[in-house]
Amino acid sequence: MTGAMIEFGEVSKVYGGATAVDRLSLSVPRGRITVFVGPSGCGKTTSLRMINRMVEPSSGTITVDGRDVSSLPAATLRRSMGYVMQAAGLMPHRTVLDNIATVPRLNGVPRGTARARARELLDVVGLPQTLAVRYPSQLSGGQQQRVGVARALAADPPVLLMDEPFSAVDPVVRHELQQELLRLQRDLGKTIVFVTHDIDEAVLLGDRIAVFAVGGRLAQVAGPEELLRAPADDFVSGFVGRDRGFRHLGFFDDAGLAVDGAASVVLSELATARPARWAVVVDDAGRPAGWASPESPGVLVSGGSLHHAGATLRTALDAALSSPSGRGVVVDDGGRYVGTVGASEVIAQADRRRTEAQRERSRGGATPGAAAPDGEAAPAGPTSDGGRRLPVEEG
Ligand SMILES: Nc1ncnc2c1ncn2[C@@H]1O[C@H](COP(=O)(O)OP(=O)(O)OP(=O)(O)O)[C@@H](O)[C@H]1O
Repeated sequence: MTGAMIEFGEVSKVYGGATAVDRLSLSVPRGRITVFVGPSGCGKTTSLRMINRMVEPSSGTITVDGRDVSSLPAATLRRSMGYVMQAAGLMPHRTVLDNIATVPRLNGVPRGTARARARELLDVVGLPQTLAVRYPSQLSGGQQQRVGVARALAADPPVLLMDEPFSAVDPVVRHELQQELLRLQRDLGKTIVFVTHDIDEAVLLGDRIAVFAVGGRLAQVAGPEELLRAPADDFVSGFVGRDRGFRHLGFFDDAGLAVDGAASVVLSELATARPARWAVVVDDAGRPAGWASPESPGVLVSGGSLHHAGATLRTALDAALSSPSGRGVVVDDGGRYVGTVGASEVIAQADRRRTEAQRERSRGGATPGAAAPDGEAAPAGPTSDGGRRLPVEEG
């Protein structure tokens, strides 16, 4: 079944005269990730919590799968949806396994069955079985968040509500958790509503992004590509940030980008090499190790970021701009040196792709060769609302 899973119809929430959410009308599509993003205090969490009636609306209607939530018992409704919050919210005196089994147990599932399912879920969220008997305080922040996600999945709910679930972990773990969520979404096809104040996270994860403004006003709903390309107003354009043009490059793959096969120097021969111009230094396996400069022979100069062939123009431009030679290093799937690209070629290619995309849009088609953000190749163009294509490989 397709279409909307959750519908907000003119929903408002007023706290003692102050409007937290202002006449919100919004469709949350089934089986996709919808992100609520915006600055602090603009009503994202309140809107999320009204879906499972942790907060009651002051006016308006919310339906889930066609049913008005106000007609359902709040406790039943809450158990029928997964909920993940910032600090994982695990029960400290229960083991990991018992935390994960909580909702199935409340739903009357026998302990043995609930625990067996909990063990399976450890695998689903990428945690080793050895953690099953630990208590939450014996886990890292990232592990706790994974347990939180496993717990939310335990009753196999069609809807997952996630309130800033990854904001308390460091950037590396956060990146891992984000990629895991995209993988889970591909495998399980849940309807996910995800709250964040981080526009980069919203663009990475969201098929649809709802931007909230101060006063609980919905400023724009769009796919990530459209949001970066065409913010609806000054508030949205300020919120998505100054470098949105650069980030928008993350929606074009590198098809057609000119890569030259500039000469390379083998690391073991660097000491005696006398390159006439900047040359990429490669190790015995053909992987880039840095650069050799004509001005300082024998010295290995550290390189910039690498561009993986097939990734987006954003990573190609970053590779060129971060390189000491001004040329970005391109590598294949195995990390082996392929060639180099210059910033001006990337920009020229971006211009061509943008023009093509504009032409397609004016014909009512999809963006040709569009890519998922941040280096993930995409099998197809975006949906008509600019929604994210499902990545086929993780960046
Ligand atoms: N229980 C409450 N009583 C009174 N006011 C509340 C209550 N809960 C939220 N608010 C107010 O409603 C507004 C929206 O809050 P909400 O938590 O939904 O915002 P948010 O966008 O999720 O913010 P943050 O990103 O900081 O979590 C804020 O001004 C907040 O102070």
